[in-house]
Formats: sequence, C-alpha cells, structure tokens
Amino acid sequence: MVDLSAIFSDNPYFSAGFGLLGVGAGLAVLRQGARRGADLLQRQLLVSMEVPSNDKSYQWVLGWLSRRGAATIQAAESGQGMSWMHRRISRAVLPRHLAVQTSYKQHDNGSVSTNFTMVPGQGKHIFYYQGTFIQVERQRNTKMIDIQSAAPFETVTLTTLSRDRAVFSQILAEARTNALSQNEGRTVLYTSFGPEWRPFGLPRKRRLLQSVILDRNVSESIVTDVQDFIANGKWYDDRGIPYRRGYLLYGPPGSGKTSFIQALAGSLGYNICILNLSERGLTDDRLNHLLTVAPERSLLLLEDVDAAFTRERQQSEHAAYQQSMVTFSGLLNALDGVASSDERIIFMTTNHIERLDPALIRPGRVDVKVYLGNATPYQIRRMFTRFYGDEHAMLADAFVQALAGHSVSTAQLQGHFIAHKKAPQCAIDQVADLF
Ligand SMILES: Nc1ncnc2c1ncn2[C@@H]1O[C@H](COP(=O)(O)OP(=O)(O)OP(=O)(O)O)[C@@H](O)[C@H]1O
Repeated sequence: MVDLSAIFSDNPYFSAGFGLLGVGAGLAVLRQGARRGADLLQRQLLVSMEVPSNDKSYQWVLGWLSRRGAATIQAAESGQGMSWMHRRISRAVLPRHLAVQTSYKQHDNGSVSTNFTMVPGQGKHIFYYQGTFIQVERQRNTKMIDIQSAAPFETVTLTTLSRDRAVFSQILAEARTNALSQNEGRTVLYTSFGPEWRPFGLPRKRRLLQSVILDRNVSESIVTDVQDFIANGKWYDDRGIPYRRGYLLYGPPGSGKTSFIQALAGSLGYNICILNLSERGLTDDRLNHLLTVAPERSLLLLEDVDAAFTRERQQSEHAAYQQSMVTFSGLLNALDGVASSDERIIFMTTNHIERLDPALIRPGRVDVKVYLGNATPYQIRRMFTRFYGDEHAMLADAFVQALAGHSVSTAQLQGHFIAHKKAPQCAIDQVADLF
C-alpha cells in the first residue's frame, strides 16, 4: 500500500503550493464573507428611492434638486444662519456636475421669458437636507429610449441612512408642491401624447369668467351645476353611481363655447385635457385609457364632436375616424368608462347638434346641454360696456338699437370692438361693418 502522505509531505514544492492554495481559498472566503457582510450592513443601514424618467415625479425631483442646489450655494456663500461646520459641509457637498434645463415662462402680459435651470448631471452627488446627507445618483441608459419622450431612459436614485427614510416622503411632497405652484393661477392645457397626457405649450394665464359674456344666467347656471357636482363626490360614491358628468355646449361658431370652458377651468383652478379624436394612431383602447388617466383636477374637452362622428358615420359601428382608429362604439364605451370613483368632467362642443347621434348625447354621457347662440341684446350691451366702460351705458343702448334685426356672433362683436378700441361712437357709426 503506497503512503501518499509521505510522498507529498516530503515534497517542499507541493506543501508551499498547497499552502498558497489554502491561503487563497481562505482569502476568497473572507472576501466573500466581507462582501456579504457589507451587503447586509448596507441593507440594514441604507435605504434608496429610485425615480425613473418615465414617472411624473421625475421632473419634480429634478426641479427640487436644482432648487436645493441653488439654495445650498446661496446659503453657503452668504453663510446666513449657518454654523461654521454647516457652512463647510454645504460647500463640500455642492454638486460638481450640472446639466442645463431650459424652460419658458409666460408672463401676464403674454410675453415669454427663457429660464435656465441647473440640475445635477449624471453621476453621484451629495445633498445635505434637514440634517441628513443624501446621495443622489443620476444615471442615463443610452441603450434604452423612453418611448414616450424619445429621450434616453434615466433614473435618479436617492440613498440615505435607513433611519432617515421619512426624508424621501418629505422630498417628494415638497417637489410636487414646488412643481404645481409654478402653475398657480394658470391653466395648463394637456394634449394626449401616446398613452399619456402632456402639457401643451406654456400654462396659460387664467381667463376671467366675467370676460366671457353669455346670455342672462347661462354662465351662472353652468358654474353652479359644476360646483355642485364637484362638491358631491361622496353622494355619488355612496350610491355606486360613476362619478362623472358630461356637458354639451352647442351653437353657431364664435359664440364663446371654448372660451367659456377655459374660463370655467380657470375659475375652478382646474386644467384642461384636450381630446383630439383624429389624433393619428388613437385607438379605442388608448382613448379609454386616456379618459381613465386624465390628470386630477382637469376638465376633458372634446371639441367639434360632430366632426368626429356624425349620423352618417353611424352606418358602420366599426367605422374608424380618419387616421385614428377610434370607432363610434369605442367612443361611447370610453364615455361610459369603468365605474371608477375618480371624478370626471367632460365638455363637448358642436356647431351642429342635429348631426349628433342620440346615443352620444343621451343622459349619462351628456347630462347638461346648453345652447350658446349669437349675441342677444343683453350680451351686446354687456360686451359694449365691458370694452368701453360703464360710463358709456347710453352709447351701449344706442349700439343695441343699431344692431336691431341683425344677428351677429359675440366673436364678431369682439372683433368690431378691437377695431374701434377707444372709440365707442365709431363702433356705433361703423356698425354696418358687422352685417
Ligand atoms: N360670449 C363671448 N364673450 C366674450 N368673448 C367671446 C364670446 N364669444 C366669443 N368670444 C371671443 O371670440 C373668439 C372665439 O371664441 P370661442 O373660440 O370661444 O368661440 P366658439 O364658440 O368656441 O367657436 P367655435 O364653435 O368656432 O369653436 C375668442 O377670442 C373669444 O374671446
């Protein structure tokens, strides 16, 4: 029987090699143990929040980071209310790699200014917020394109000590408030972009409700109905009734249908989601999805609904409308929607109510129908004094008399008053321009 141990033990090369092997294996075990220990420690000590670029809060968080960065720079430079140590820390953690975000702001006089915002660029940054250090890592995945924005897919990951995890909720709440406050006093117009809603252009200055002059008590009755609906969500919920209400404003062109809806949204502090049924690629499913995911506190606006589906088009339930693939039955189903508790207010407008299929405007889809016609004497007088002032009430009566027997739209009146801005007597003398 050959004694192997004797052979190996006498071999110095083998025992050294075996020793190295043992040490290597030991180190590998130690390294793996250390790595596992570090992972376990990290899981215990640290907590992260990842915000993907296709999430609505992504831009909010970037905006928050840029504000924090600007505030930190300002505080670190002025040192106001900062201890020496806090000041040193703030200077030490300033982001070193910034990216520019250009934004535009529309002012009340309609002018637009360009704003440049510095946001943390790709890479790791340290923020110091409410006594907490937060590592912010912004990563861009050039191999993945966000199909909605067509931009590279990005994530921002915030990491802090596990005990400070509550700071993430504070940051998100503050970021949302900052973002929404920028639109304070303005009406955001959304249009559909793929499966989601996107702001269209800049938030518009709110249009005053009293600037849209409808016939006596028409505006007041619609506003009261909408406010009553908004105030009674629980009533609908308790009765299991889908919490939605549809309005149809119909009448000749230029009678103030769209302007009124914009002014109504402004008075409610709501935004407007403009639904374009002819949008290329729009399908029944996407339409249904869009109506379900409309931003909170917004009015859905379906303009010139007669252009989408007239009686003639009902011959085929599945006739798709122009480039979009929305069918009439798809529109009806989308308007009925799922019985969600989310509030939904939809306004439709048309110049030709007689062309609409009764199924489209039956109660439950359209609950309130309001006719906005050409200017009545009441509207003519109110528009005249609104443009020229109450001191010209006498001239207003003369203008109403001059228009007697003629039917003009309020849009035409607006154009006439603009043409004679500061000359109410001219507006009367040139009244023949209106017919
Ligand atoms: N009743 C009104 N009061 C004040 N302005 C009005 C009124 N009606 C129309 N206008 C003015 O006329 C222009 C067109 O108004 P708007 O687009 O609201 O009309 P509309 O009824 O929606 O027209 P259309 O049916 O052709 O879409 C706007 O500039 C608006 O300010």
